[in-house]
Amino acid sequence: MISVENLVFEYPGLRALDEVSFAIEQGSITALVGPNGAGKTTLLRCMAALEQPVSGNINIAGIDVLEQPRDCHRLIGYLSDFFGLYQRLTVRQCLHFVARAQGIPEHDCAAAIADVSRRLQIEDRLAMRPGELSRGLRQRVAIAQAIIHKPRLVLLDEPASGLDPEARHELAELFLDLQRQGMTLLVSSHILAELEAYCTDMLVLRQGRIVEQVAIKTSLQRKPFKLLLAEPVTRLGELLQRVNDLSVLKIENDCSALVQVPDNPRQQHAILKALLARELPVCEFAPAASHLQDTYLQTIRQSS
Ligand SMILES: Nc1ncnc2c1ncn2[C@@H]1O[C@H](COP(=O)(O)OP(=O)(O)OP(=O)(O)O)[C@@H](O)[C@H]1O
Repeated sequence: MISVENLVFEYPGLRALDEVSFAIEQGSITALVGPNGAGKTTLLRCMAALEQPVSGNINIAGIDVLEQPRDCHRLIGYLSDFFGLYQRLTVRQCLHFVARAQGIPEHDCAAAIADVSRRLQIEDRLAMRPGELSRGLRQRVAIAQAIIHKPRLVLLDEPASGLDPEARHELAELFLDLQRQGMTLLVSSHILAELEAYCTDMLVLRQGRIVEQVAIKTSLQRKPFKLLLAEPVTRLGELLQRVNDLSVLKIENDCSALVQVPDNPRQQHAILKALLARELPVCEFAPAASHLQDTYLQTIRQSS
């Protein structure tokens, strides 16, 4: 659905994106991660047709972003890291303004505002001004502005920064809801543990280059589990491959492996029984704390 090819972007004296290429599937939620200054914001701004790259191609659902930036704005919802809201307008007026700017006809605006404010749970705040809202609620209004025109692709730059744990959890639920409605999301963030709750893929950017693109969840019905043994077992990988419903993501050493199991307690119990029946000295079999964080740190270390 989205392809970026050989994208090069330069600030005066600095190449911020260097031959960046990747593809994103429709309906996925991709985490865009990388150290400070890696080029995440620059990449999102190029994809939102807000910056003009030196060279390269960006294609979103058949639209060439660099050739047809206006057409692409209709396809995209963009939340910038420093989202701005008009302080003098009420929330309803902010949403109305953006709806009209996105080409929603006047007679459809009220329904679009009602729909998006219900989804973002800000119906009771429509008469308030942004300055009267908490940071979490302002964030919701900004996201409502980004998706009011039902874009195919939503680009979010650090959407969870400054939110408390409960608001971040609600944000994760919202992203899954948007995905269920058919939207594709690209989310930049430093909060890896939370990205794991909803991301299907991860794109790692470092010094303006893509250093890794990995599938985090091949299926929402499967979960990464950590298996730890009390003693080393030779040919652990071979043994695990024979266990029904279990797939091996990574053998870390003779005592430990990262596996994938169905997201269903009964099936997980059956797998544990099967492991014990094979006399494996299991001392831990539990959801992996942060598969995404491990993968990210490994990638960044390997690429430095
Ligand atoms: N307006 C600008 N003028 C010059 N250089 C810039 C400008 N904006 C960003 N840069 C530089 O481009 C590089 C990429 O910046 P960018 O903001 O895209 O990174 P980032 O991955 O989003 O960083 P962070 O995680 O800190 O938000 C950095 O070296 C940054 O200093």
